[in-house]
Amino acid sequence: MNEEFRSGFACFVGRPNVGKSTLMNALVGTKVAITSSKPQTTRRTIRGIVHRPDAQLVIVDTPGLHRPRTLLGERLDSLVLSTLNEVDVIVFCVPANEPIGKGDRFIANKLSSVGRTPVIAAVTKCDLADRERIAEQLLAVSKLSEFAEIVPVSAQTGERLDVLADLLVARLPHGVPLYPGGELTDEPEQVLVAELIREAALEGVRDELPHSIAVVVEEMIPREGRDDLLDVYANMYVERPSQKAIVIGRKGERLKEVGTRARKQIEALLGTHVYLDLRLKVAKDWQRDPKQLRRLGFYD
Ligand SMILES: Nc1nc2c(ncn2[C@@H]2O[C@H](COP(=O)(O)OP(=O)(O)OP(=O)(O)O)[C@@H](O)[C@H]2O)c(=O)[nH]1
Repeated sequence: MNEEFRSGFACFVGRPNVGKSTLMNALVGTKVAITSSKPQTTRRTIRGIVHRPDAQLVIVDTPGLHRPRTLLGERLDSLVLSTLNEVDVIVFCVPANEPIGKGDRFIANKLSSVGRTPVIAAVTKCDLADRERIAEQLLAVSKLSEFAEIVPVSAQTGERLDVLADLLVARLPHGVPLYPGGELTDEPEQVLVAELIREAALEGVRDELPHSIAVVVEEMIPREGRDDLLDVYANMYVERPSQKAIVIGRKGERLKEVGTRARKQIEALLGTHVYLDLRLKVAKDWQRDPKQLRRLGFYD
């Protein structure tokens, strides 16, 4: 693993029309990776992924966050708040060309109660304002709340998007790419979830089982009658019984830890409670068996 690599999640907030979508898309750039994920199964959609040699930034959408009525209502939905708590960094967007209003103030206040997640303020649409106006806006934003950084950008011209990306990446934890393959497939969530489980299983035993663990998520379905719980059924494969023993650990404790760790990560990714049904199986020498490789999702 590259020790310097960072990966994690960002969420963009701001009142309607401030340029959030345009900014997210511009950051994701040509590798736009809007998922075809099924909204009924998850609370959170992946908006796009910023791929860099040193980092992978997953931009997530939070349902409800973009609905002005929810956001500007009496209170922020607790789900939205908990989601904001789970991401690694929040981007608060304010346009350069409009005075700061009640809506901006409301959101800034809410964000200051979010807790530990750092908030970076982006002054958007800077191509629509002159230098003096931008300077005034930066000052006004700095008085709104305590932000980790404030950066003027233009999604239109691309100005300082690299600076914003660097600032966001700097707030991500060290880790492997959350989405290893680059582009998203038609089942991005399943693949991503499998990768999170694999990572959790490898932790601590990477040297012993470097490439011997494969994970396939068979099914992700919402629990009947509950809209806040997702059942995830996954199989984890090792190549030999001796490896199975390593993964299980003493009295099954390792496997239990792996399940807990993976579940937390999946919950953070999907924004919903998760019940993880994880089965450990031996697929004899799967790395050398083309049929098994295909079954495990490795295509030629
Ligand atoms: N000139 C200029 N226009 C921009 C820029 N970014 C966004 N816009 C325009 O501003 C309008 C709103 O942009 P969106 O990205 O849809 O804003 P949003 O915050 O996602 O809006 P909601 O989805 O309503 O929350 C669109 O007409 C964009 O074309 C920019 O950097 N420069």
